[in-house]
Amino acid sequence: MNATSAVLGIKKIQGALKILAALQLTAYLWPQQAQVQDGACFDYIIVGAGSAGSVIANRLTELDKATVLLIEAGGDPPVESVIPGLLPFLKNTEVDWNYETENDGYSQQYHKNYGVELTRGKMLGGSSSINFLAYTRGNYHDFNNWAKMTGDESWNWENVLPYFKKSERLVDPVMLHSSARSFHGTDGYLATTRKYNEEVLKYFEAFQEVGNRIVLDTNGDTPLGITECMFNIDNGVRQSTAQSFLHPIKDRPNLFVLKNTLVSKILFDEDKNAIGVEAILENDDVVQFKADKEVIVSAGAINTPQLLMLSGIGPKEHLESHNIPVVSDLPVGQSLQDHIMVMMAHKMGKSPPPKPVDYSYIGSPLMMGYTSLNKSKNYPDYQSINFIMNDPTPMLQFCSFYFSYIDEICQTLYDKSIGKEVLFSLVILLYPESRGRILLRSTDPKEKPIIYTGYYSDPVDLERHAMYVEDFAKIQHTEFFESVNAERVEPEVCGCENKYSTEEYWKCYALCMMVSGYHYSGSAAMGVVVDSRLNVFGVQKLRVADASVMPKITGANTNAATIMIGERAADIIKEDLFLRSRC
Ligand SMILES: Cc1cc2nc3c(=O)[nH]c(=O)nc-3n(C[C@H](O)[C@H](O)[C@H](O)COP(=O)(O)OP(=O)(O)OC[C@H]3O[C@@H](n4cnc5c(N)ncnc54)[C@H](O)[C@@H]3O)c2cc1C
Repeated sequence: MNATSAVLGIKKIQGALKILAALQLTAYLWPQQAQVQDGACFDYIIVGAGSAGSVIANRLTELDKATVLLIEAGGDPPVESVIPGLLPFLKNTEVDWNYETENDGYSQQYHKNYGVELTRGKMLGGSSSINFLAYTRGNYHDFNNWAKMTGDESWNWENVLPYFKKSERLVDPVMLHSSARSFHGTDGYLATTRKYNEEVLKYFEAFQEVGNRIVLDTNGDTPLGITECMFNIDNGVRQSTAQSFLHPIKDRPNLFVLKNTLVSKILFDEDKNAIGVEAILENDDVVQFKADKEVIVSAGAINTPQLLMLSGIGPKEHLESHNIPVVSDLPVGQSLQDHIMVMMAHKMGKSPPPKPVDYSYIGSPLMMGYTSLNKSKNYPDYQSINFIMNDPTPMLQFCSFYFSYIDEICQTLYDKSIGKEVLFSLVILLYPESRGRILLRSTDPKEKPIIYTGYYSDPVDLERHAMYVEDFAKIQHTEFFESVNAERVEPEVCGCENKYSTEEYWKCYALCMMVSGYHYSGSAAMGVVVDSRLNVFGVQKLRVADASVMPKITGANTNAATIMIGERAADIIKEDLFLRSRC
């Protein structure tokens, strides 16, 4: 197989799935389109039904006297979102915002078009409907740091843990009967589970040999070690926030969900109170809706800054360059963060006989590792996501289609691994110092913003990442790897080969094989753009609640922490409502 035909194969299946979409097989799962008039008034308007927005809509409609309008730019999740094993087919479709980063002339040079394709969900559930389903929270250090950065202890680990538990419904029987149980919730909306795979055991031994502990759960008090990943899957169904938080309440009479509607501006009165939003309906009609109490922006770390800036909240000079009247001069979009991943492949022993694909899961067994180079430190420096692929075809598809590396890289990795089992790994820099930026391309709300990722713009990031990749590569010298003559597969086109095994080599390798971790965050951070109760500085009755408010990216995938932010936001809003009522 070659890289071009691997991509074409995926596109053909996407074509077939598009035809299937006309049958609207999943429509019964989702809230129906609200029938609302231009000018209608609600207590709360939430912009974006993603990981955070869907949670907030659920929790605010628990107040049966409050009316909530939830506005989502996309529509219903299709069947390939609902069935976990079909996730590769979601990219580059109409449920993906299809963002691309700018060419910075330095990173991303081994990607088609010299930029990373930043996949993001545009449908109910947002990116939780398109993501890789891993349930990982981050560790005590992350949230204690948030508390320090915001000066608000309510964001420390001890105080956010109850919110992680509140959202969760753990269904895995092994964990339910283990000491890890006390760190998990069992009566929340979001199902979490895991699948136990025999194949991982020999790899676990290898990870242990290079200094990692084998642990049951990294989401509680043991943030380091290698584990079988937890997933947001229940009975073969993706637990997006659309599935877990909107589906069960889809008929609540005080919930109004407007789909395929793009919010284009937040409206303010002369005292800078947010009083509603302007939105563009599917038929291009422009309408306005009023919010009696608050507007909550949960449009994600790329669209939230875009919408704030279109509404006059952002860096003064940038807004003025687009003739946008300034409502509040704030560094919106200026400290975008993301995890950077470096891809690595090891070819192992002979391919085992092919197995039928289990679409109720994510395809291949997955081991998640959290490692610290400093063994006295109890939180990780890097994460590794490791898939056991029983032949190299899925690696070719991921490499060429999903991560869009240039064909020469993917083809080399594939050709060298034919006939072999592959350990396909992503080594992740968890705490980048580099920052990116989101800027308006124009004042047209439908035009994609400019995204500078800033990857490796702080040289310390490349130095650290190179060390972590080198540390990870030690696995090749373990007993199991040597017993099957395992070899790391060299992509050969990065120009690093003549520096083999030096510090320079690993920097060169990381720069060549890097890709986005899809964990954009921090673009409207607490302490900078919003206060620790998520109110936007300089205006009233406007909050942001999504991954944008993270003051520092968590040391893990970001979905669970964003859902926690949604849970906290809803409680903060309710507390403020009751305080006001007492006056
Ligand atoms: C490909 C991919 C894989 C990932 N894998 C994992 C993983 O395995 N585990 C994990 O923990 N995390 C993962 N993540 C990250 C995680 O999914 C995100 O951090 C999280 O979903 C972000 O939530 P959010 O609420 O900030 O934004 P989103 O969930 O993206 O929600 C924003 C919503 O707002 C809507 N919207 C935007 N602008 C407007 C507008 N102007 N008007 C109306 N609606 C609007 C969007 O369509 C979207 O539905 C992944 C992300 C991606 C993209």
